[in-house]
Amino acid sequence: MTQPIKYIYIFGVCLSIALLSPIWALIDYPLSNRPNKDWPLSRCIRIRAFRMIEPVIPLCAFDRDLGRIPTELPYAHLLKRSKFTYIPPLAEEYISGWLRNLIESVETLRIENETKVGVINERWLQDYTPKLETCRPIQIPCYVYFDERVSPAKASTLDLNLDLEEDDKVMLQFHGGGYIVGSAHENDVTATLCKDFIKFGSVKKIFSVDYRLAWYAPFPAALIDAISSWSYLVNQLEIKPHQIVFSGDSAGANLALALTRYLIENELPGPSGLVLHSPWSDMTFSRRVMSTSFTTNKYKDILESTFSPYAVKMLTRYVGVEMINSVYLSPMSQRNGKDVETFKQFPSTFIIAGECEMLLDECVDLHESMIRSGVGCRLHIVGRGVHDPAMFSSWQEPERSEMFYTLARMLLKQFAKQINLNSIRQFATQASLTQFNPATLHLKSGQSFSGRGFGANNSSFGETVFTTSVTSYTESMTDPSYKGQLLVFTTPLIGNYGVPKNPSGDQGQFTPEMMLESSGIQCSGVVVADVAEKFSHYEAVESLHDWCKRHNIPGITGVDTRAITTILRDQGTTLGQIAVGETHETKPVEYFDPSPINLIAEASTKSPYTINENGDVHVAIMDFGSKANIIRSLIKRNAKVTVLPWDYDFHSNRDSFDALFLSNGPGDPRHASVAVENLKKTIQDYKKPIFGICMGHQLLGLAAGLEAYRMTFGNRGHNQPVLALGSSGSIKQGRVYVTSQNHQYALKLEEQFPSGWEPFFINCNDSSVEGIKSSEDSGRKIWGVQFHPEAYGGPLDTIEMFSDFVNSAKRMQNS
Ligand SMILES: NC(=O)CC[C@H](N)C(=O)O
Repeated sequence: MTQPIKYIYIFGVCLSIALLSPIWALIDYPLSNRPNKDWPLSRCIRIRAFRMIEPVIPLCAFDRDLGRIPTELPYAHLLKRSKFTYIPPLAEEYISGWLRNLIESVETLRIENETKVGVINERWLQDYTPKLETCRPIQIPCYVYFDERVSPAKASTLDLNLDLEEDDKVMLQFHGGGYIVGSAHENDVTATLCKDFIKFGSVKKIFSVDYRLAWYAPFPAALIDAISSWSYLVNQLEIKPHQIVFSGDSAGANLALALTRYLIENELPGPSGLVLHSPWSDMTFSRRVMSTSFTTNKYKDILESTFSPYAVKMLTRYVGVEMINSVYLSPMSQRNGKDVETFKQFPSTFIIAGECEMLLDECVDLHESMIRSGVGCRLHIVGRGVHDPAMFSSWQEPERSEMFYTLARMLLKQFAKQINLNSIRQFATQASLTQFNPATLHLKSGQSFSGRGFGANNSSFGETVFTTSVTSYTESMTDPSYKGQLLVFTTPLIGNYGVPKNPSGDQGQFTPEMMLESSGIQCSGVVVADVAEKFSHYEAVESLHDWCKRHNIPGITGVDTRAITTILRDQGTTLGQIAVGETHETKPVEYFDPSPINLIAEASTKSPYTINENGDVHVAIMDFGSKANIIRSLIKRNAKVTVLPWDYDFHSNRDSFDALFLSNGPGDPRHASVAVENLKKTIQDYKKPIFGICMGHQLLGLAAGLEAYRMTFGNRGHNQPVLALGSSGSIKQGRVYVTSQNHQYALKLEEQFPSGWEPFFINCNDSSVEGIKSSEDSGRKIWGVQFHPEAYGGPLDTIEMFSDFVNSAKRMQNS
């Protein structure tokens, strides 16, 4: 097609859209005529117009002259949100044997074809005689997107001034466009993804690269450019691989998958995550049959059905059918069968797909295949969304922003723990329950429940208690307050996300690397309706079964936890035994009772130790069996924390500290009379802040002159509502906060509180005391709460109480 005809053609299409729009508006006006009844009329028209304009896009694309020298910035005057740089050609050492052979054979074919009229000239691209058809490594343009608020980009410079800190993350993005259209330049429609996502703040910079499109050079040119980009980030900019996430939309996602595969196959350090927006993963179109999303979403999607086949033809014009079928271009081709290891060793992956797109089934299958390969993979379907929902803008709201938000949150979470997935997978295992022995849960009240044992193959006694928490079995089981208890989960299934690595310091002490609530399992046993045989989570290193076995803790599965809970609610917490082995059906004659034991002394640290030496204020923690997240919550607010044994004489040493914290802990608070006596002296005249949680709150109450009692079945779960009876710091009187709890004892609600004290919170379900505080006129700053503001697991409604405490200590320090 010659130039004038091309422009007449483009003009004709635009004119038709203008003329057709009112007609489309009439057709789509009745809801019943719209491709999707949820769509507003404007969206219907937009999508019709886009489908019509799609074949024209290749004719309008930027003419990207890849031969420019680095000092000339293409379209630099248009750049407002990004900086421009060149990525140097890939070093030979990174080109593996098969890739080198492929490049060679493509080169030979290209030269042979040069004189003939190739496929490239078949359609409207005739006048785009490729200037650079080679697949060999070349220099390519790259645009670096910044968050404007942080660093206004100055396009006129090549100095990137990355300003990256150790923990900052970057994204390497490959734009969409079927390998035949699109550009990384910020004025291109595909660049909306970079411009909008960077605002969510989970990555510091996005590098979007102008890999060679198929009309410049066919496959594997794009893959070579992708490897060059990776090498540029890792070798030239010295960004650590774990700081990098690969991302791509549509064909760009195909490229991101191919690049990741290449790095894995060649044992090169890959990224810490993959983000795939509507990934194109099957160039054989093996799902293009009746009753798949290809047909059901045909008129809802923006993809026009001749676009992709044409793109495949262009991309593979020299490499042939074999390459189209390969796992590099078509990992999800149904012709390749269902290989369980297609994505072995791939990093955590986040897939985004539009509900109304033709590639929906392909994306769903990709997600499934990744899970089968053991990849931590998540699929997010954008409601009412079309293909590549991230690419288009406002008319896809609010679903599009929700998707970006979820994605940013997920990336932040993943980045929080920099883990080497490969090293973790090496010792990841799966529980195999078939070998498990019969086991029985006996209750002292006479009832028995038979099921199968898992974990340690030995029997265990304890107080049988139930928790209503739905998630966080790992955190609950490592909470020292569960010492001496058989923990019944009312949620039907646990174990499904395995158990993470959990490093701890000497003698199991807290270290900032600790993932769970203490160094090991604290409860005496677990009771569950159904323990998961397989687990899947990017941080998991072992199954619940293996973990319990390693810690010598038995579990029982396959019992009716609803019935057990009903019994415990009726008659109260009851002594029990998980019995395994030959005599598991024989009821014990005597039940071991942990309640007379001072479990606090067992759970507490044996000697003082300090964390975060350079913190702003020095907080002493009386350790009655502290959850790790209490210490984390204080360190996060930059407190220096000294953990002290439960019977430490704080009163005599109080001047060394800026504040006193009283931790949670197991068992009956009345065993800790030494601590109560010490506290009585301190609360007399101590003007600095004191904060107690759960056991800490109970001991404060006892020291203040209140009484403690044993509840029928206690409160254990992550959904306990408490009403604030007074205001203090972040807590506002009259508000209800949902809290995490784990306790059997409580303070008695007195008509008259001892002088200088007042109730702070009350439980909305059972009216038990949930908090006390020193009265305003007492001149002291003392708070105690029965619930766990630090959560883990549980809601963070009251987490700011830690800021109140630390800030108050800072103020006292300065006054
Ligand atoms: N979480 C805790 O600190 C529990 C306190 C005490 N052991 C109780 O059961 O009430």
